[in-house]
Amino acid sequence: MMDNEVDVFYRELPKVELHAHLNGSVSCPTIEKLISRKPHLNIGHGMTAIGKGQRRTLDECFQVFKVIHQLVDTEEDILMVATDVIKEFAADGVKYLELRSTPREEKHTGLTKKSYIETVIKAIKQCKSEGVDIDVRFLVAIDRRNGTEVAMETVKLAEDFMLSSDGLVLGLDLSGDPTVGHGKDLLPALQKAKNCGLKLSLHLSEVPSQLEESDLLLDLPPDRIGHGTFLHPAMGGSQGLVDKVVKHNIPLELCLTSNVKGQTVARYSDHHFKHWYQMGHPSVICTDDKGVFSTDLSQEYQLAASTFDLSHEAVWKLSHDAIDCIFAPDTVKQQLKQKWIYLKPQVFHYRETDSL
Ligand SMILES: CC(C)=CCNc1ncnc2c1ncn2[C@@H]1O[C@H](COP(=O)(O)O)[C@@H](O)[C@H]1O
Ligand SMILES: [Zn+2]
Repeated sequence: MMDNEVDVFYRELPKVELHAHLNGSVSCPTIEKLISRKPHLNIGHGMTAIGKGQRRTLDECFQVFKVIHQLVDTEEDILMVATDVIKEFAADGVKYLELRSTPREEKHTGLTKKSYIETVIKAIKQCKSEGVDIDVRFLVAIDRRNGTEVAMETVKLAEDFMLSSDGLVLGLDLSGDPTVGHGKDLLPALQKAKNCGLKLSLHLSEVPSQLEESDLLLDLPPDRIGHGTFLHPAMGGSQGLVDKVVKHNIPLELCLTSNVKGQTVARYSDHHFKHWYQMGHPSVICTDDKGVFSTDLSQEYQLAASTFDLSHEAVWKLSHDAIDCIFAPDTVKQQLKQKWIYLKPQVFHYRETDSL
């Protein structure tokens, strides 16, 4: 996607993607295939992606997911979408990917939440057997709008898969429209998940009105934070919230284009990346929804670099340090670090003569 706009350095940079919603990551070519499978839905491409320079309200963004969900509602669709998304991340230089998705039940196609997760796992295994150069793991998502009971049910499902998927299912994501529902209703489910060894990545303070909820959920504490846009005092948050994040050393997953296109951040230069990065706090650049926001991870790294004036060495360190924030075990971290060491001369185009 948009190859000619991104410098080769960012394409070749090995990358770790930790915040990618499956159905938000569907590319134009895949959407075309889905539309041709379901012409009766009368869905046009303009309804599934937000182009360059365009902005939408948060509400409008969540409408986009509804349209995509209409297009992706059978096992066959999910398998195709997941396989395409994984291969696209791999083609963009992503070496380790944690995909997240909300299991949906589709009564008329016979799809259950269990078979939804099984299908994503099948796609992951299929890509692996084809030799696609990427390590993919899965986080089961809880949509906050669905409340306590569904959250509990999802935790149980995630736990079963964590025990039976050979390390592919690592944890849970809490996402969905941040203006709907309250975290306090989900706390028991999240606590239970944590107790049984599931890792937690929670969307926190994506909108300004969630300070009390964030304060509550930070006490769990989560293993990673999605966005955390309004936690920092400079963004309208508080020092108390920052102190909790720092005390527990909770990495932030930061998605520049998503926040600007969704209008929770006015300009790239206002993005909270700058506050956390300056503090030396673990900050991981991610895409959120590469399809919906018409971006990819290389582009997001380049955007961070150009906005905040980061050198190639600083960008390298940013992508390298993301390895420490993955949910897979230490052995995987070590393998990835070896890969980064091996690839560095290629990415920086060192030659034998450079050292003479
Ligand atoms: C509106 C906007 C700016 C979006 C970016 N920020 C987001 N915040 C919260 N939940 C999200 C976001 N992007 C995607 N999701 C979640 O991911 C789902 C789509 O992927 P999936 O069906 O779970 O595979 C959405 O329905 C929503 O529940
Ligand atoms: Zn997200």
